[in-house]
Amino acid sequence: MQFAPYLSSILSRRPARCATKAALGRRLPQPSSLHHPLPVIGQEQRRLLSMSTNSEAQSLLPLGVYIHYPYCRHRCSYCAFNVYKLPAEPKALVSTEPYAAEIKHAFTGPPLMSQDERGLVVPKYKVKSVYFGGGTPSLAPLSWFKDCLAAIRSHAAQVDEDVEVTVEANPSDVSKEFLHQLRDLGVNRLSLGAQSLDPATLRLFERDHSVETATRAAEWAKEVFPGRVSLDFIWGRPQQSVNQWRQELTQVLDIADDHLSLYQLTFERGTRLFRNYASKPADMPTEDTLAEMYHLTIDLARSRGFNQYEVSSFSRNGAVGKHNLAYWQGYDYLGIGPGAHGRVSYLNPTDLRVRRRVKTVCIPSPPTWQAACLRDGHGVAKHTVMTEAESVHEAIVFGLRMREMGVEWERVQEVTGCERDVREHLDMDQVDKLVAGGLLEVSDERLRCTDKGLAVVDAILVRIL
Ligand SMILES: C[S@@+](CC[C@H](N)C(=O)[O-])C[C@H]1O[C@@H](n2cnc3c(N)ncnc32)[C@H](O)[C@@H]1O
Ligand SMILES: C[S@@+](CC[C@H](N)C(=O)[O-])C[C@H]1O[C@@H](n2cnc3c(N)ncnc32)[C@H](O)[C@@H]1O
Ligand code: SF4
Repeated sequence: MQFAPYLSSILSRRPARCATKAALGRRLPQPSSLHHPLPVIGQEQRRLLSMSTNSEAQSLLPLGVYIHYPYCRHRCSYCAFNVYKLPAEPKALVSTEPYAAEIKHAFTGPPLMSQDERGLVVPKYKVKSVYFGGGTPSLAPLSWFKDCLAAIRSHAAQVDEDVEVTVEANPSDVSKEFLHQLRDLGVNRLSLGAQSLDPATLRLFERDHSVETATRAAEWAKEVFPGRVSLDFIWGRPQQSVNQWRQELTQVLDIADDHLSLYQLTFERGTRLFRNYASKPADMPTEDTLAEMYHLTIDLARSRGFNQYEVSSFSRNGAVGKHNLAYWQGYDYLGIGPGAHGRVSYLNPTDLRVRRRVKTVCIPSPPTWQAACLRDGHGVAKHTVMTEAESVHEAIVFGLRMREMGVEWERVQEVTGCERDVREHLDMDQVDKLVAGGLLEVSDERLRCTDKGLAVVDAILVRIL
């Protein structure tokens, strides 16, 4: 299948995959020079800001909290996440103490700042979402979820009354009793890693569950968290045909609740799948086959009421994942646990409108991270103050993944604290060309990809940043 053939030599046709991992791992190019006359925007926002007092500006910032559980029973053949084989005695290794210490430190500071930024303060936050991800958090003891949530409640300035609390679960850990126990602790959303409904693919992926186990787990999850269950699937595996994916996706849609994450397989270097197939290019789906699968995914999901709100994320009945959405909109999130990353803002106490965005990355090794938390109160290995250009670029990388919302100029201004018009950080000549080519849409409110553009979003970003 061909689309945008006149651009195909310039733009890679591979759709972007498993959301933030790809986006965060990349070094963003520096902004190109400004070629575009700037429309006058942001005046209303500036007027409001100049009227607002410090106490108004101090109102609570929205926040997501990501908590990483680093163990799995077995590493799946495709997975390159920061995970380790489950030790014989898991309970001994996942004590809540280091997690509670790191949560406390993140909320109450002091900020992890170099000499230049001393004097900045940690904002007051309202927690909008908590995400227990991994690894396989469904292997953790119930007390771990309970104590992490208690630590958030006791140290955050406020927890939203509609807070979304998600747990990632592996189908083989799911029982009705476990789901009820999670719900009783305040969990209200479940993300189930089903991955495939084809037995041979589950074997290829080295999953430890069958199709039946995944289907049953999805049924139980829908009973306990109606309308709040997300299922993860991966397409684009070796030797998969478009027809096979059509059949499988039809079954997926039959068992789905209201949220699906449909990821194109990323061949991660260092994984067994990569090693096994690196020398067999003939077994890999071609770019055209992948493009066809991508469009089939959108069309079939749409025919069953699902809206593609992000490259790999589909929802119906308003079941958008708040936590994921907050990353893409550029809001702050804490990264708690081994290898977790976060984005936080530090504020100037004499002018709370001024903020610096900071990247944090925790120590990946669980025992080293744990020892650091117990010693220093946190296991952050690296914290980097982002330049204005970096934070605007990142907000655009994330924002463009959202089909309808796209990059909202004012929101980017708000979350990055950018003092100039954010469009000054983009090559607007390139934007105009891509608009003319039917890949982007631009208005005074936003920049967004068309359907055609979303399929090549990574290549568009290289052109406009
Ligand atoms: C890190 S896993 C955690 C979920 C849970 N451990 C499980 O596997 O059921 C989160 C999701 O990332 C996706 N994922 C991981 N590696 C991937 C890859 N190489 N390509 C595409 N998706 C991937 C899978 O769909 C997986 O469910
Ligand atoms: C792989 S996605 C799966 C989303 C899932 N299908 C859902 O809708 O709930 C898991 C979420 O955890 C976040 N995440 C994964 N690893 C992370 C890490 N090391 N640090 C911070 N956030 C992480 C991702 O950005 C994303 O928001
Ligand atoms: S169970 Fe999930 S996190 Fe663990 S290796 Fe498999 S895909 Fe990765």
